[in-house]
Amino acid sequence: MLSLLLFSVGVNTFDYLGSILSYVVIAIPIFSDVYGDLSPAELSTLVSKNAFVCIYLISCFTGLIDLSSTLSDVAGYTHRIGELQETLLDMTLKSWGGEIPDESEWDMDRAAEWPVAEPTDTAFLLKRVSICAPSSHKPLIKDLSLKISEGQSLLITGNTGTGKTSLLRVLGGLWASTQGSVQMLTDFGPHGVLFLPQKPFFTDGTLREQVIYPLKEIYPDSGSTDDERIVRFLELAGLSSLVTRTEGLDKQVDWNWYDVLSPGEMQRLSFARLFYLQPKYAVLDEATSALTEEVENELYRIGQQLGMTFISVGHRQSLEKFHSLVLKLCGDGRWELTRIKVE
Ligand SMILES: Nc1ncnc2c1ncn2[C@@H]1O[C@H](COP(=O)(O)OP(=O)(O)OP(=O)(O)O)[C@@H](O)[C@H]1O
Repeated sequence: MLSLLLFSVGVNTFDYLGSILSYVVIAIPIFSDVYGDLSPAELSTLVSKNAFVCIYLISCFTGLIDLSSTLSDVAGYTHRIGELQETLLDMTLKSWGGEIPDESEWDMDRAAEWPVAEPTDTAFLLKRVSICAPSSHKPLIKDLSLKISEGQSLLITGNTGTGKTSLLRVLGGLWASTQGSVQMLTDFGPHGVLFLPQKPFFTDGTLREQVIYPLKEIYPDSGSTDDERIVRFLELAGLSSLVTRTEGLDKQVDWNWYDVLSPGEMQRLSFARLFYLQPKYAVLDEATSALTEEVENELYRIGQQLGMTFISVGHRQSLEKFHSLVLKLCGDGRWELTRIKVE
């Protein structure tokens, strides 16, 4: 920390006071009478040229220093991507029982058809699961057994920090449980399980690419046949104006989606994506937190009509009508599971 502070002070001092150096450098030979034979006009030209060269060098040097910080950012990102690749390879190895088959043995037809798991009416099976946050012994959930099946939507509630998001991370395989077994019996992606976080993910690119993400590779052509569906789902999510704003689905926009959309619009856009992909199970981590109760109800109602089973984290009681079970996390590992009565 101290070295970073000293480095930053050094760079800034050099940036702002560096130009004075040029005068100090030229003052030495002038006062040592090295340029005694020059007229005052020639001397001032020399001083000015020297100042120009010095300032130019300082500017180049500052550019280099600035580049070095960009370079360290790139190195950081590269390192993280490398780690992600290693983890993915590790997971693939585990799922193939320690050995990846030769490329010639890949079943490409099967890979193109999502999902690959055997159809089942259960998405998650939890047996006596206990969860702690990483590098902490504080229990978030103790001894939870649960089956999440089609048509049996689950609402997870509880105070801040009781472990609602942590449970979703365990369901998604991002975190391991400390005890018990967690089985995911269906695939990620369309027709399987889709996770919608509180802060949605957007890519650079057109409006179509935001809606069809992550299927860009499967539907690479613009102007494809499902334009009507995309526009319809954007309308249902309350985003018809966005199509006008982007001048169509395929106009390359030069903005960052996170900068131009409000948090509510981002959540609506991720619901348009959810409607388009129509997974069997939608895992929603406070995915409507920036929206009003009415809008939340409407989006859930459409999701329900599209046949989705929800696993939601939410706080509003009005959400209960879209779920069959409520799992309330009470802190210190305690929980209550109740079935919602249909009126
Ligand atoms: N990556 C992490 N490393 C260590 N501890 C974490 C990490 N993520 C969360 N925690 C801790 O785990 C506990 C549960 O966090 P979690 O995000 O699951 O709570 P939550 O119930 O979803 O809260 P909120 O309602 O605020 O979203 C918190 O005490 C949090 O500080």
